[in-house]
Amino acid sequence: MVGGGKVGTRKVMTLLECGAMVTVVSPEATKKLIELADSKSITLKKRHYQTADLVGTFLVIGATDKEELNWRIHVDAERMNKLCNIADRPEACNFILPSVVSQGDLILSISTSGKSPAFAKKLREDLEKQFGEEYAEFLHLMGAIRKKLLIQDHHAPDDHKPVFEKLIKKGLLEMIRDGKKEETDHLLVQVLGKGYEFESLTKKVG
Ligand SMILES: C[C@@]1(CC(=O)O)C2=NC(=C\c3[nH]c(c(CCC(=O)O)c3CC(=O)O)Cc3[nH]c(c(CC(=O)O)c3CCC(=O)O)/C=C3\N/C(=C\2)[C@@H](CCC(=O)O)[C@]3(C)CC(=O)O)/[C@H]1CCC(=O)O
Ligand SMILES: NC(=O)c1ccc[n+]([C@@H]2O[C@H](COP(=O)([O-])OP(=O)(O)OC[C@H]3O[C@@H](n4cnc5c(N)ncnc54)[C@H](O)[C@@H]3O)[C@@H](O)[C@H]2O)c1
Repeated sequence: MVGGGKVGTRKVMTLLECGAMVTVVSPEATKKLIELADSKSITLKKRHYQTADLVGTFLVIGATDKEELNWRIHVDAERMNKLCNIADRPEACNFILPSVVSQGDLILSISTSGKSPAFAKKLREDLEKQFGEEYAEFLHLMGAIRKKLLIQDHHAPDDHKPVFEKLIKKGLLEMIRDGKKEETDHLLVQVLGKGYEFESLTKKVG
């Protein structure tokens, strides 16, 4: 990350959420970035950018307030075959960042293809209200069922497709959302058989 201002900080937080090892090069940095450096969550080099900073990196983001410098970072990154995002110049990016909603293993990405980042943010906020915790719980359960069918019961993919469709169609998600434990177990056992109760399935994958 080149540039440790407001935008650089937001993008560093996204990188950390994705499990990246982050180095920030910037003469000035926000309080948040200094805290992250103090706790060794990132490496902070408090100096001006040099082309050699790109050596050994997988992905580069330029978010400085100097237009010429951002362009130079783009040129350097292209020359070195790096993935590169420049915050204020979509034409200098070889990828752009989406706005992301995540609820457990459910990930929804929103992009307006550069037409309106502000609207991507608004859609994220709307979708965050719509996709509550029940989606995380539901996917945890569906994953456990899938694993048990595939590994333990050696089900062929063609066989379990209608099973999953039935669970979805009969409202498993809504039952979880409404906390209807008995109805949930009844449906699971009816469609899948004994041994597929909610508690036992979710405990095993713990
Ligand atoms: C999704 C998100 C991800 C992230 O960056 O983390 C993201 N921008 C976010 C917010 C945001 N960005 C801006 C505002 C102020 C309002 C406005 O201008 O609309 C707000 C809203 C706010 O801050 O409230 C300003 C802005 N952004 C770009 C330009 C330049 C230009 O368009 O020319 C300018 C003008 C700069 C200037 O004024 O000079 C360009 C890009 N921004 C993108 C992504 C890519 C397109 C994604 C898409 O279209 O969907 C792209 C092309 C490249 C890239 O950066 O990857 C994140 C939402 C996170 C969230 O909250 O969920
Ligand atoms: N894509 C987006 O979402 C978005 C949103 C708002 C603004 N922007 C654009 O992003 C850029 C950064 O915005 P900001 O609000 O974070 O600015 P800012 O002024 O808060 O931060 C700029 C940072 O760049 C650093 N910098 C300056 N010279 C440098 C050098 N030679 N080497 C390394 N770092 C250097 C500064 O130390 C500072 O930390 C601006 O060009 C702005 O137009 C993009």
